[in-house]
Order: sequence, then C-alpha cells, then structure tokens
Amino acid sequence: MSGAHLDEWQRRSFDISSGNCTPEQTADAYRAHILSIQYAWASSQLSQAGMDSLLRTYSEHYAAVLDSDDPCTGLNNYADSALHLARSQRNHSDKWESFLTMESVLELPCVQRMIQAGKGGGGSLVAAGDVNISVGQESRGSSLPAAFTGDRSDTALFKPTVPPQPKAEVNTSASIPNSFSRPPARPQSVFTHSSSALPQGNPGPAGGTQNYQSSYLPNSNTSKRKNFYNTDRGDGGRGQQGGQAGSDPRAGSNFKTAREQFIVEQQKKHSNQAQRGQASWPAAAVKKSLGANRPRGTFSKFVSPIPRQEEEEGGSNGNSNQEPQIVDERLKNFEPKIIELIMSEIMDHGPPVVWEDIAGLEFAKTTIKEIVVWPMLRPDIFTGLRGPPKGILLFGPPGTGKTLIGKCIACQSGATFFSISASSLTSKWVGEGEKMVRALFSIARCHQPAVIFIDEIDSLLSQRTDGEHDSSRRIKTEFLVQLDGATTSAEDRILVVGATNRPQEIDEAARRRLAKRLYIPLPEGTARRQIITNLMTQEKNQLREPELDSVVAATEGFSGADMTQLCREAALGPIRSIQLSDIATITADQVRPIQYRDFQDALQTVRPSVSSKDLELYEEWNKTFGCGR
Ligand SMILES: Nc1ncnc2c1ncn2[C@@H]1O[C@H](COP(=O)(O)OP(=O)(O)OP(=O)(O)O)[C@@H](O)[C@H]1O
Ligand SMILES: [Mg+2]
Repeated sequence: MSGAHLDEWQRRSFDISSGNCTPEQTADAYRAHILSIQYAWASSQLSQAGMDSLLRTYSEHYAAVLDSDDPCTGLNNYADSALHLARSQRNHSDKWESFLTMESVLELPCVQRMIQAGKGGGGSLVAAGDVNISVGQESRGSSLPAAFTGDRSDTALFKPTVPPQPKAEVNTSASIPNSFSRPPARPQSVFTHSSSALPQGNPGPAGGTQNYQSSYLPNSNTSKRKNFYNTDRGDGGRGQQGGQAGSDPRAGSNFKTAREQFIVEQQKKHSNQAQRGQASWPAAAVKKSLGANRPRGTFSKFVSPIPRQEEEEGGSNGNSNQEPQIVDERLKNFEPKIIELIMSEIMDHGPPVVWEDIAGLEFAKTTIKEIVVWPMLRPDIFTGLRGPPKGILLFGPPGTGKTLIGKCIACQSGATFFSISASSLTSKWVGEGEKMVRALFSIARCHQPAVIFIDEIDSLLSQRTDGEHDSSRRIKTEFLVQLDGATTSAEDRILVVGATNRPQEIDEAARRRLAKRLYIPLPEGTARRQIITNLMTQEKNQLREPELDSVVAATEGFSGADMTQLCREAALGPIRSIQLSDIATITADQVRPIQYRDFQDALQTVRPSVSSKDLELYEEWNKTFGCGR
C-alpha cells in the first residue's frame, strides 16, 4: 500500500483499538478498512489470497459491530435509524418521500373501521396493540404496544393519555427485516394504526379522525396538505370527514398578526375617510405593507404594529411608494436616505452636450477623449500600461468650461455620471459627510462604468490644517481613502474628475491621486469667435465677418462665461430699443436682429472676470503640476 494509505490504515486501527470509538465510528473504520483492502487488490498491491484473508477478517469485525444489539458496542443493524423512520417522525428532507398519503390512509381498512366506529358513537374501537406495520409487501402484526404511539408525543394528538414507554420496548421491533437497515430513498413503509391508538373517549385536543390523518401527512405532500387545509376552510373549519377544527392553529382560523389586526382596526376607524377617497395613513400603510404582507413565522423579526413616524409622513404626503429600491448587496449597510440623496445627485443627462459645443480647448478635449471616453467604450483595448488614469483634475480660471467638460463627459462616455459639488457634500449633510463619501463610491461601484465629477473640489480637498474642523478633516480623509481605492483598483471602472479654479489649495495627497491635471485656459481668439458664432446661430443677427473679428479682438482676456454673458447682453440690445409702450403688443418677428452696435454697447458693461495676476498664478501652477504641453 502507498504511504498515505498505510498512514490512514494505522490511524483507523489505532482508533478502533483505543476503545473510545462509538459503534458508528468503529463500523465506519472497518468499512474503510474493507475499501482499502479492495483498493489495494484492485491496484495490484495485494494478492487475491491476501485480499480474501483480510476481507474475511475485517468483514467479520464489521458485521459484528453492525449486527450486535448491545447498545454499547453494536449498531443493532441500524435499528435506531430504521425505527426512527418507522416511527414516521418528522423528516424535513426534500428527498425523502413517503408513500403515505391522505388517500392511502383513508382507504386503509382499519381507518375505515375507525371512522365507522366514530360514526356509530365510538363504541367498538379496535383492541389495543392492534397496530399493523407494513414494510414493503411484508405485513407484520407485531402488536406494538401503545408505547409505539406514545413515542409519537411530538404530535399533539397522542399526547394526553398515553404515557411514553421505555425505549427498550420499542426495540422489540428490532426484528424488522434487514431491508430496513439502510433507510431507502423511498421506503416502502405504510403505517396503519387502529383507532385503539387513540385514547378512548378522548380524541385529543384537536381530536377526531381528521387530526389523525393530518398528523400523518408526509412533509413531501405539501400540496396535498394545502388542499386539505383549503378544504378545511371551505367547509367552515371542519375536516373532510366532518371532524373538528384542524390541529394546525392557523388552519381554518382567522389568525392575524398583531400588526395585521392593528391595520384592520385602523382601517375600520378611518373607513369614512377612505370612502371619501382620502389617502388616510392606514390605507397608505396597507399599500406600503408595513410588513403585514410579508410571510412571517414565529421566529421572524418582530415588526411593530405601530407605523413609524416616517412611514406615517410618507403615507400622508402620498410619497409612500417612492422609496428607493435598494437591491444591491453592497449597499445594504447604508441608510436608504443617504442612498436616495446620492441617487438624486446623479446627473440627469438633460440637454445633451457634445464636444463641438466646447469652443477651443483642443488639447484638453483630445486628452479627455483619450483617457475617458475611449477606455469607457473599449475597456478591452485600454488595459495594462494603456490603462487610463482614474483621476483627472481640470483646473483653470473660472468660467472656462470645466463644468461644461464634465457635462460633456457625462453625455459622451456612456457612463453613469455622478455630479457632486463639494460644497453640497460638506454643507448639506453635516456630520454625515464621510458616510456620504463612502456611499457615493459604493453606489458608483454598483453602476460601473461611472464618472464621479466633483466640482469645486478645492473646497473638499483643500490642504489639511491643524485648526480645521474635525468633521471636514474626516471627510477629507475618507475621500482620500476612497479616491485611492477607486484610482488604484484595476477592475473598477470609476473615473474621478475634479474641477477647480483654485488648484493651489488642493491637498498634495489629492493632487497625487488626480494624476492627470489638465489646464483649462481662457479661450483664444478662435475659441471666442466660435462661442459667438455658436450662440448667434440661435438668434436673428446681422453680424458680418469683420464686425465679428473686431468683437473677438475686443474680448481678449474674456473667459467662455464672459463671452456668453457678452452675447446675452448684446441680445438684449434689440429689446432695449423697443419703446416701452410697444413691448406688450410687439410680435417676436418684429424684434430687430442683433447688430454690431449691440455688441459695442454690451462691451461697455461686460468686463473680463479673470485678472491678469490670477492668470499668472494658473500659468505658474500649470508649469509646476500640469500635464499639458
Ligand atoms: N470653451 C467654452 N465653450 C463654450 N462655452 C463655454 C466655454 N467655456 C465656458 N463656456 C460658457 O460658460 C459657461 C460657464 O462655464 P463653466 O461652468 O463650464 O465654467 P467653469 O470652468 O466650470 O467655471 P468655474 O471654475 O467658475 O466653475 C458655460 O455654460 C458656457 O456657456
Ligand atoms: Mg464649474
């Protein structure tokens, strides 16, 4: 034998000889020995003669344990398990299916006799000990004592009068044939009990033949049992045989949980309001189920019958069915309210923004397409070293299109887009900040590919100082942790895009995590021209090319937002030229087109919002930390 087999053999032999083994363990060890012998012979490690000899020895040992009825050393042919089965105790295994059915029991002559006896005034009940056990085709009039029924004390039927007998008596049926030594998958066993098994004159708490039958309904016949109980209800709580109420307290009864009862009472109380069609809260509560519709057993979690405050409010304002449906396992630790808040922050795609809407910024656009849109669309190509950076920082003067780029990413990348303004994270949910941050990233993970766009990221990730408030410090730390996870995890397809016009205030740890830092500068001449052209196409205008050129030249240092403001101001020129008295009557067609002079007037009032000093700072920061050319 191989070393491993020998070791096993020795271990088992030691166990057997130690005397500490139960009969089951000893039998198992011998059986394993026998298998080892057969294995050794089959793999030519043992001669035929050797095998014969060893098998004889160990089979004898094995049989001795198996057959012995000494409870200390033998298994009595597994009589215990056979008897356990024979006693038809509850068996919750799906595989086990008894042949015993409602019908088969009812058809049994002794049951028929018992029914007849019951009808005839309970006179001629069959004598005690008249219990027939049929095993397969073999029927044994083993005259089991009443103890057999007493042993069934797990069913309420037999409890009251028959005292449990010593187990030894039950073992008198140890002569059950060997076919019982292993519980077959579908044992051919049918038990019939004569009515003597039932205490005379005392049908038990649930009493009657019907209970007798129901107690024998095998677990596998649940549908039949259901039918049985349905019938029970159908005929007003009486059994099929006209017996009394079923042994199952729920069968045929109007059992209600406290909560169900409470709701019914509340409904009754408010029935007038309900009739008037008002959404009174109990009605809403029923709609919301409040746990009343949930199947609950005795051991399930307690649900208070009193509706909670929020439920009440939710019911009264008609928002009861607007609860967020949290289905993902990963989100189960978060409060539904927080999840709801974050979900509501998911950017609605709204009016779609395309790359052409963003004037200029060619380098930034190309880079973003390269690291955002394409990897999102083709994750299979952008792997390994080509893997995109998971964090981007858009920085530059205010009004240069950083938020616009964010919206464009949202529309073009096909990813779930979370637009969170840092100020809302820090102010709206005071004290809940870090939870929010954690929930935000968890939700994003559930909705991959996802882009988390954090506008004004500087207010969230500004440099940590000693004097700052504890809660904002905790938010920052949590954010950095989450950012690290999201930006380093290879599987997660989450991109964090931060936008700021104060890049110098960002914490250095956050700066490192936002690996791609793109400068979004003031629009150049061509970009300013494009902004005007784009905006003017939607309006009636008489702006000629040279006039446009001079407007572009006059707007040096204007941001995109300033340009938009200039166009708005110019667009108001034609309206301002209308007499106040005509304003109420004039038609839209009668409003004159926008002209160059309107732009000239607008240029008098609209000034660039970014100072040259500020611009220098951005340029400087871009040179130091930026990833642009
Ligand atoms: N490059 C651009 N192309 C077209 N429109 C632009 C551009 N830049 C800015 N705008 C206009 O300016 C408005 C404001 O831009 P946006 O909100 O993106 O600026 P921002 O860079 O996010 O500013 P802030 O740093 O103050 O948040 C946009 O709605 C858009 O109308
Ligand atoms: Mg912005």
